[in-house]
Amino acid sequence: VALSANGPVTLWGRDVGWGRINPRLPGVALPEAVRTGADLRAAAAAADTILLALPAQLLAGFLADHAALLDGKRLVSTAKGIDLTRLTGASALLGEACPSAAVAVLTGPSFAADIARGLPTALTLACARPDAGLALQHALSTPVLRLYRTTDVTGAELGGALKNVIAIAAGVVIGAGLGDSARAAIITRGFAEMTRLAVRLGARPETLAGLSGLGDLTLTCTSPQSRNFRFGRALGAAEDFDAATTVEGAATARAVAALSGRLGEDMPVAAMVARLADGGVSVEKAVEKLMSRPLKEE
Ligand SMILES: NC(=O)C1=CN([C@@H]2O[C@H](COP(=O)(O)OP(=O)(O)OC[C@H]3O[C@@H](n4cnc5c(N)ncnc54)[C@H](OP(=O)(O)O)[C@@H]3O)[C@@H](O)[C@H]2O)C=CC1
Ligand SMILES: O=C(CO)COP(=O)(O)O
Repeated sequence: VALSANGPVTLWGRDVGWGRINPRLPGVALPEAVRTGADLRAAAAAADTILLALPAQLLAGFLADHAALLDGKRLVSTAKGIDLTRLTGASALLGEACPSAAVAVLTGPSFAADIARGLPTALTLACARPDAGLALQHALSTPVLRLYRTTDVTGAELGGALKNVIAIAAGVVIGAGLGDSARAAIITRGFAEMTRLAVRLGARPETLAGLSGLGDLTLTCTSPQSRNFRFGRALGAAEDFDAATTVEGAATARAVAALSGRLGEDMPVAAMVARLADGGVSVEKAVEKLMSRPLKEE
């Protein structure tokens, strides 16, 4: 919807039978410039830039079926997660499946519903190739969608993935009635964890302090629009949660636990989110464990 401000857009999905208004985005009609119902092969062949809006755990499966149609294009992933099987982000999956493509990541604080309504939004466009990054920044910015550019793909995609884990923790805090002060503590210590792991994996710390890290962390930990926050809030309140809802932070917490073990990096909040999401620890026990860790310098 947003990109159609710049020209025609083809929207492909397994099911676009809903017509011009997607029930998941009520009140937003697709503009004339958005064409749906296209054949993926023909649409991909005609495009030079393709955005892939798939959850992190489903991207590899999609690429297994369709990578040949995408190679050689400018590919932009919106996924915010770490693939649990390979312990990598979307850019590595894309780079491996489509070696001739220019791979980029579009990430930052942005609920789909806000963007579709035309509300002002700022995001990070990360691409290791400066020429392709610059071209994409200009092609994908609109008067209300402002993209900042970076070559730090690792930092941008880890910021987007890891903030979902911390958002679950923030939701647990609120759901369990532990208060706003405890949430601020979880956000801050969670941000320290995010930065530590990302830098260890090659990210630049300033990327984590930008829109794709701190920016999205702030949004996701404070808004009930976030599915990760709502999932955590349900966990904290011992309420049911719709299992069909995409909650990237749950699988990513498990991936972080595996990565932190491999790297010998302490990630206490993420480790606790992984155990909470799997039902391996009660909220009371999780809080007690986090609060009783050895006292240390900030
Ligand atoms: N929603 C948001 O506000 C934002 C989401 N993101 C990130 O973008 C990614 C996608 O999120 P979102 O769109 O909300 O996720 P949803 O779960 O809402 O939608 C996922 C979409 O992927 C499609 N899909 C899954 N597997 C395949 C496949 N093999 N072939 C074709 N289509 C497939 C699904 O199709 P079907 O309906 O047919 O199952 C569905 O349309 C996530 O990583 C998320 O964190 C980033 C910023 C904002
Ligand atoms: O990434 C998002 C906002 O930037 C969307 O967050 P949720 O997946 O938690 O809804």
